[in-house]
Amino acid sequence: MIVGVPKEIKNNEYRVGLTPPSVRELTSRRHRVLVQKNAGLDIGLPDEQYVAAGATIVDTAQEIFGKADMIVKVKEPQPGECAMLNQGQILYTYLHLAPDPEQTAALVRSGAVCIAYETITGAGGGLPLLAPMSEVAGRMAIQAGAAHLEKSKGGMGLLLGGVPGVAAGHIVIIGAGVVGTNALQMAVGTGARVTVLDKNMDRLRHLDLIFGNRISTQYSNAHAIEEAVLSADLVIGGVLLPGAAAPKLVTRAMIARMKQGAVVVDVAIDQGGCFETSRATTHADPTFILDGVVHYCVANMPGAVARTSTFALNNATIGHAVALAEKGWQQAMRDDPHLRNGLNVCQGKLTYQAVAEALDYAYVPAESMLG
Ligand SMILES: NC(=O)C1=CN([C@@H]2O[C@H](COP(=O)(O)OP(=O)(O)OC[C@H]3O[C@@H](n4cnc5c(N)ncnc54)[C@H](O)[C@@H]3O)[C@@H](O)[C@H]2O)C=CC1
Ligand SMILES: CC(=O)C(=O)O
Ligand SMILES: [Mg+2]
Repeated sequence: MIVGVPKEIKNNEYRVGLTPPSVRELTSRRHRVLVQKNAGLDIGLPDEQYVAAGATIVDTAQEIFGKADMIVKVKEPQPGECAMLNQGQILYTYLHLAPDPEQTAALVRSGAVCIAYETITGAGGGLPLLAPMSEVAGRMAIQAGAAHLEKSKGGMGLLLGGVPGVAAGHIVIIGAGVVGTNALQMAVGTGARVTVLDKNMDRLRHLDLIFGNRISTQYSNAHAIEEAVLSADLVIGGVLLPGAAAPKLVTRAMIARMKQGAVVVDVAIDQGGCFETSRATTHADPTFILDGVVHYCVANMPGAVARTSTFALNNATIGHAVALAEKGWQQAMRDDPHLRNGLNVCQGKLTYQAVAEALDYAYVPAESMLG
């Protein structure tokens, strides 16, 4: 199979779909890998390392999309990339389709086989191709929040941990999954007071066992969210209903009643966001202020620490990439129901139920596409 790795083009996105060690996993099995010139240069992965791993360097994304059987990326394809996809070509990347009708329509039109990292499940449960980026984004969320509480960034001028004689701040984390747990680890380290909310009692029990009375856990409902958010200095949104649009748990009315200069970090923005007031921002212009509350809603947070993120992502993606190259997508998905759960759009059909429901497409089960 010919595998193609274009350079990422989303704002400030320096991650790359395959590292040189991942390329070697494919070339050593006699697959051809085309990597766009300078795809990894900015994170210390120059073309020479790719050539040493057996890749061929090509000048343009057009050439890669024109020749490859499978495109391996990081972020959802941008409109120009969607236009270059071909009938039957495999696209293996993050997609986040439920809040994105334009991208979904473009992928349907392309006739490509579009596999979303974020809905591939794991034998042990969870979402193993989302988890490493959620670890990164969860940890970054506290850093980003702390920085934006500074006056020069629009915040109220608060040091989260306080100092002797001055009270610490209050961090509220909504969603106690991978983002929430990693945010919690960092939040506890700041010395702030920390509250975490989830609907899943097992997650709250688990965190209570680890962090004891250093944190407060709260069952998530509208009342508890409102109470927590109104007393918060920093709120992290890390909820997920896999594949679906994020529920709007923090309403505009709640935001309007928050402290002036408080900060919200909506990590769930890639699924549409869990604050009613959120809209996606970029690393170049990461925040906006609404009702006196600083909103940080960057949809590709791990792109800022792209070297760490690229290696962490490749650890999780390369296994299925090899299976897809070795067996073709149909056989690989017949053999592995977890990979099959990643199939979102296939040759013009919507094959992921939550996306089909969110965007009003007819749902066609992935199984029926496997011949
Ligand atoms: N902005 C960015 O750069 C990045 C965004 N993300 C996004 O962060 C989000 C969270 O991802 P993970 O932590 O990996 O998901 P996860 O599945 O590990 O955790 C989600 C948690 O949300 C909880 N939840 C669902 N409904 C809830 C409700 N009504 N109230 C409170 N909690 C609720 C679930 O019980 C679960 O514990 C996803 O949308 C993911 O795509 C992840 C990485 C990077
Ligand atoms: C998961 C995701 O959206 C990211 O890593 O950018
Ligand atoms: Mg206000």
